[in-house]
Amino acid sequence: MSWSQTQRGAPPGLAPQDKAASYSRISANRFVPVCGSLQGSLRGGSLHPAATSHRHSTLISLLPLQPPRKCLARQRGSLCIRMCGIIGIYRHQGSANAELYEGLLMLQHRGQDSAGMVTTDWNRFCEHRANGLVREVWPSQSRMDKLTGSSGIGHVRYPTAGTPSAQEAQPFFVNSPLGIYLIHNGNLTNTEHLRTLLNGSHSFFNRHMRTGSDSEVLLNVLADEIHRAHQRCLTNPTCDPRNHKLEMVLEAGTTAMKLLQGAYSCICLVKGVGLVAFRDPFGIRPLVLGKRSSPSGTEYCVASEDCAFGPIGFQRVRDVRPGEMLVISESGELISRQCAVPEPPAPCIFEYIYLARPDSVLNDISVYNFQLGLGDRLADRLRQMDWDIDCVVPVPDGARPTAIQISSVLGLPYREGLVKNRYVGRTFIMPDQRTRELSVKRKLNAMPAVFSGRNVLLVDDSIVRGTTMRQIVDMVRRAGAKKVYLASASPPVRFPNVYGVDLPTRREFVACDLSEEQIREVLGADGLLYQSMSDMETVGRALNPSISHFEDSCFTGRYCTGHVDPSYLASLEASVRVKERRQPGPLREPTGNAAITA
Ligand SMILES: O=P(O)(O)OC[C@H]1O[C@H](OP(=O)(O)OP(=O)(O)O)[C@H](O)[C@@H]1O
Ligand SMILES: NC(=O)CC[C@H](N)C(=O)O
Ligand SMILES: [Mg+2]
Repeated sequence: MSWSQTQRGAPPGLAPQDKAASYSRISANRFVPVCGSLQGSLRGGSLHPAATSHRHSTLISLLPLQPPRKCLARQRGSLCIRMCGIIGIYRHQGSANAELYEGLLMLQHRGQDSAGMVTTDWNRFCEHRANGLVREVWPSQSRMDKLTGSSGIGHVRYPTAGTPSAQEAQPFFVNSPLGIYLIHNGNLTNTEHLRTLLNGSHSFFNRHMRTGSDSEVLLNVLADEIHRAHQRCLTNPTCDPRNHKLEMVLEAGTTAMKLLQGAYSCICLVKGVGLVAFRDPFGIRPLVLGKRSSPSGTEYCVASEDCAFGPIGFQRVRDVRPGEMLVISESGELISRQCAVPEPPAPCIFEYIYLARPDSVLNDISVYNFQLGLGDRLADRLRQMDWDIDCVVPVPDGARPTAIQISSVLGLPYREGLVKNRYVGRTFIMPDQRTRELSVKRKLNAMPAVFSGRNVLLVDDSIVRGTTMRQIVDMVRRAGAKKVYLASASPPVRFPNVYGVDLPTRREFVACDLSEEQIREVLGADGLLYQSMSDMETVGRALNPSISHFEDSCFTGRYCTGHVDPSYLASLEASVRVKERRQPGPLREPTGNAAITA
């Protein structure tokens, strides 16, 4: 495996005082950065009394959040939001639609921007995809009833490439050389190179792509490679292309994996072949196989996380192996082909810290046990600090298992001091800073009953931009805490993730170029303890000794797939600047914005 180090110097980070910048509303459409934490209440357009008296108090917009129209699904999130979730179901008979719907609900935490589904009886394919949550994309039984067929695939999206437009909601489709629908979790790092190949002499067809999505490029690479396998078959007198479709797809898996760079866990429906699932040679994003018995034979489910299996009656079999392609033929036979020599596996460590549900088992590691292990390691380090702690308080929801373990190992009371509004979703991936800050205030409320007069240890799973922690420290102090200590279950996030988690630019990270002491100061805490890299890796390796490396680039800047083109990193940086320049529009309920309706 080759490891590359990004340029540590560029792009330049912000000065400490800029990192503490929040936004003050000075007129309806104009915001200026100011130093200090945000204060104020969202209730009825009036300030919280405490806000005006606090030393850092700053007037903020008291109007409802005004997110960019395109990102509404992300703003309103009533559930967790993170990246993309995929699921495929093969049944011998009956309808797949209701089970796909249930499965997508279980994966909703991975993506909230759009959802899509295709079902088939292997003759006719029925499709629907639109912006919104799963329950908004299929608000009625009648819309679901149009998705007929016993097998199908479903996707929930959080974009990492292209735009959040409904046109880029998945599945994507090509009809040549075989009808293929594809869903993808991950992110390609050589999309532009592949696009050039597909538009140039490398491709038979000069394939035309309609969107900026890397997933559409991935699908076209696969289709192009199937076409090549078809051409090879035509020159072989013993090969009949009509009986050779399965082999062509497996061959295409092998050749496509040589071209694709980055992270990809994919599921496809291929006409004349069956349900196809494959995973990149490093196994960066998860993909799990499940099965169940039926009177007609074994039925299969493939999904991003096995938490999707329980409600629809599948049992976990195993992870799809890095570099493996699985085909469940139209008649229900399971075929496996190792398409790429697997690299040393490098599953994304952020799945265990933040992305996946704790009830999932990924790469034979229970996410919950991983988080308990992070708590064990932090507790060991906390013993060495001279902090006088009265109680341990998690930042809900992600940090609970870690905080519970710290409390139990150190024998300190565990208290739920931050009450979460369940109707506000995940904040760190929201598209602009003002929205994230207001969202934290809407989402969490500090209880004086827990904090008043106490020295508290606040535990969070990660500190990314510092938006959450900075505001929590502030609200906890206003709730009467004497000393506020912080523990992060993961090390400082310092580098962009290019494999499907939206951590796009260095300059946004609070830890970008600050020492831990400077970060503590920016966050306004009395003490700050980060998990160490070696402790975190130890936790993972103890739970699955066959994994010697995790994909941990956001902490180390080492990209497991090799050198990442600086121009690609620069393009990520530029895309974030564009996002931030967009003027917010009014907050409205989404309309669904369907792209294609069955
Ligand atoms: O430093 P920041 O940029 O604020 O990001 C870090 C925070 O974001 C995530 O929470 P989030 O609110 O997204 O989801 P959760 O409710 O599942 O913890 C994470 O759990 C941290 O709390
Ligand atoms: N988060 C993801 O896995 C995103 C998949 C794909 N890169 C997209 O942007 O649609
Ligand atoms: Mg959180």
